[in-house]
Amino acid sequence: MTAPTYDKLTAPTSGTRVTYDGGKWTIPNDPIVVLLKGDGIGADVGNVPGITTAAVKVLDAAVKKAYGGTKKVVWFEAEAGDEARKRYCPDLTDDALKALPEDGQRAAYLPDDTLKAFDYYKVGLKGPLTTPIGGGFRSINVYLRFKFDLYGCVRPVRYYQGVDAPNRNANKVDMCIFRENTEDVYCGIEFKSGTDKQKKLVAFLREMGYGPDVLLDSAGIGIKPISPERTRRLVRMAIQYAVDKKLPSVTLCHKGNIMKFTEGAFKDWGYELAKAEFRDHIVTEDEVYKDHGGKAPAGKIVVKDRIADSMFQQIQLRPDEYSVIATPNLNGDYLSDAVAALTGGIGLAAGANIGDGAAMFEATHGTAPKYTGKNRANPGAVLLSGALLLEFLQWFEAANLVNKAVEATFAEADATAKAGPGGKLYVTYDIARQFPGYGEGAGASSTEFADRIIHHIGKM
Ligand SMILES: NC(=O)C1=CN([C@@H]2O[C@H](COP(=O)(O)OP(=O)(O)OC[C@H]3O[C@@H](n4cnc5c(N)ncnc54)[C@H](OP(=O)(O)O)[C@@H]3O)[C@@H](O)[C@H]2O)C=CC1
Ligand SMILES: O=C(O)CCC(=O)C(=O)O
Ligand SMILES: [Mg+2]
Repeated sequence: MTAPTYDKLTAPTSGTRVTYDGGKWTIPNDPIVVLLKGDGIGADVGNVPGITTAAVKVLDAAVKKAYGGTKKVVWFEAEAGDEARKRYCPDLTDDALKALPEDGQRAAYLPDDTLKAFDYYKVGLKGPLTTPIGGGFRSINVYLRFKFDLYGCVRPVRYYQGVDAPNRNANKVDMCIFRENTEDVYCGIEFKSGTDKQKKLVAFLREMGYGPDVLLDSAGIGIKPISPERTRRLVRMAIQYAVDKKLPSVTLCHKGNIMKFTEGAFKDWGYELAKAEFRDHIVTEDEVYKDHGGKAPAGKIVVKDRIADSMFQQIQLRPDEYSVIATPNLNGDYLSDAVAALTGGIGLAAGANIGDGAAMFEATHGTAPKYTGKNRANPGAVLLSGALLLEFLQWFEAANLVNKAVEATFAEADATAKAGPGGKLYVTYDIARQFPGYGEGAGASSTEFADRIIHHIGKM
């Protein structure tokens, strides 16, 4: 693949491209990683750094400490979101934007330069990006996942000792959600009420036997495709993760009692794949009861399924019974915020979008617009997504430093809070407000929190 030419970007003059060939990644000591800082809390505003800048500073410190300069991430900053529109379409008015076809609107926020850079360099770290609600262009976060076939949305959630999370089972949470990223209602096949296409579709559905008792003429309609191929590759990724990490279970989470041929089929295809490709590693929950007296044989991964509504209560009441969860797109979106909340909030919820040949690391949360430019939001989720990036690069020493230093920062805050009110907490508002006797106001800024993590890295 030849290096792209850009309209406005300049590729780094140092660093080496990460490559993927024959199913294998080759990672140089100076990988070029595309950096999209994001909108809202992700963006730098004037000289106030956003959470992405704060997170990158910690990642660089961890890599430097771990490898003393022999390894280094070379960040290639490209634009997406508001920054892209400012740089690539500075004169585009809101009215002119609305008049553009959807793809033109998307291009204003996600320019070809950025797509080319990611297509070439294959690995990225991304802050959150805004999506208009109820109209306008399709989510560019979702667009990136579809465009580069980043089919596995991998969202690990664990408890950090010292965080005074409101859920008293928080310390039992250690789950990794594998959310299918390229199907379901996120395909964007939607028909607005009253449009010609919607009317045609209603007429077609009438022919198919669906009367006004189930479908009104006026109904907006969304389509939910779920295929065996895309289900299988996601479930394969989830089970392989459980095998590699020697985890006890994989749960297929679905709403198959209601959506039988989409979510129900997801469950069936998931079990089929588990039995066909991982027979030596897995036992199904049914088999545990039928053949093994209710106790899983040692070393086997139990593959089970739960209906989505039940799953939401199970993660709260019996979190230690769930380890890896594989689920269609919409369930995974809801579930990842809910599981994150159990351990103290979405400010720490890391994630990655992984395909066969490209990977984009990004937090679970969004742009939290009310905190834009305030240096208040928690950079932890972007930072921990960056730690997943370091693990992906096989730089485990650096990833460990980040995780250990985050733990040390929370342990320190816990000790300070236990010593009584009025102490200095080096954690952001969202974590500070959970400590009894402390409130949001006691929280440190995003940059103070990041600097404290760097301080702990320095001591390790
Ligand atoms: N991958 C992506 O880029 C994503 C983008 N989005 C987009 O983001 C925009 C805003 O979405 P919204 O629904 O408000 O959800 P957000 O996740 O942006 O924010 C919801 C709330 O979560 C808390 N929160 C989020 N991030 C942090 C953080 N880093 N530190 C501390 N607290 C945090 C805040 O809670 P509190 O109010 O309690 O302080 C915030 O008000 C939308 O346009 C949405 O489409 C949403 C999700 C993912
Ligand atoms: O793209 C968006 O705006 C929202 C995406 C989202 O909520 C997620 O990926 O979890
Ligand atoms: Mg979400």
